[in-house]
Amino acid sequence: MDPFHITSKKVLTLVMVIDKDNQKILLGYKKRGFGAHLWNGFGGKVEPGETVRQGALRELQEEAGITVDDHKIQKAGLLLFLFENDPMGLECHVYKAYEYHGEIRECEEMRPQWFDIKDIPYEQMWEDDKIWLPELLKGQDPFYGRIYLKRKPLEVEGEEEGKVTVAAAAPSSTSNVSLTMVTVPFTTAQPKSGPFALFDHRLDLNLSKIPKEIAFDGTIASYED
Ligand SMILES: Nc1ncnc2c1[nH]c(=O)n2[C@H]1C[C@H](O)[C@@H](COP(=O)(O)OP(=O)(O)OP(=O)(O)O)O1
Repeated sequence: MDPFHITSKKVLTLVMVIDKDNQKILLGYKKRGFGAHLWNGFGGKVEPGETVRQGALRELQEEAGITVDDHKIQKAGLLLFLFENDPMGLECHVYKAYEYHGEIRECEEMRPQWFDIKDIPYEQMWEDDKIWLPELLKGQDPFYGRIYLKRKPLEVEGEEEGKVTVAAAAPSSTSNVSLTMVTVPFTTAQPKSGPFALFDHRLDLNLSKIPKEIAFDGTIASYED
């Protein structure tokens, strides 16, 4: 059985706000929940009754305090995140925006900050970001990526003589990761750099149409009109 086979998926959004004139990108430091302690674009789950685009605009407003005109937010691509031995995939719709309204502000979930495009903190981001984000920034969209992730079993949280206190990740990748604190011998410790490691990927660039939906077998099921 393929350990990356999925039978269901959740729909997510991710918005990258780019200041072309100053060659900067707005990222948010995730303070809690799934992907905590990583920098990322702004986004989240699409709620019942809203379109994916509406969900993207709402999450951007909630997490960074800013709005983008509907016709100024552009779909850049689609990413399918697949987790080993987890039948639920994450279908992530990636958008880019070059203009916005309002004042950027922090919220209880995200702390926004501008970064020079040449200094993007990839070492503190989801490992797959360094695969597709440079292509988005180079204008190689629309893209479709399949990202295969493996769980890192342990995260180092603290240290005491010969032992470390670690957080063991909960068994499902689809809910917010809950962490159980346990103390284990030092030798079993693993670096604290996020609960998942990149295992493999496939990225298709410069597609002639924008992918809209992914089938469970990983093929593009439909394209945007
Ligand atoms: N692997 C990877 N690379 C880059 N970006 C992401 C991933 N996995 C992800 O989930 N993401 C992105 C997609 C979304 O923008 C967020 C996750 O959304 P989440 O915070 O779980 O959704 P919310 O609806 O905001 O969550 P709660 O409000 O329920 O906490 O990360």
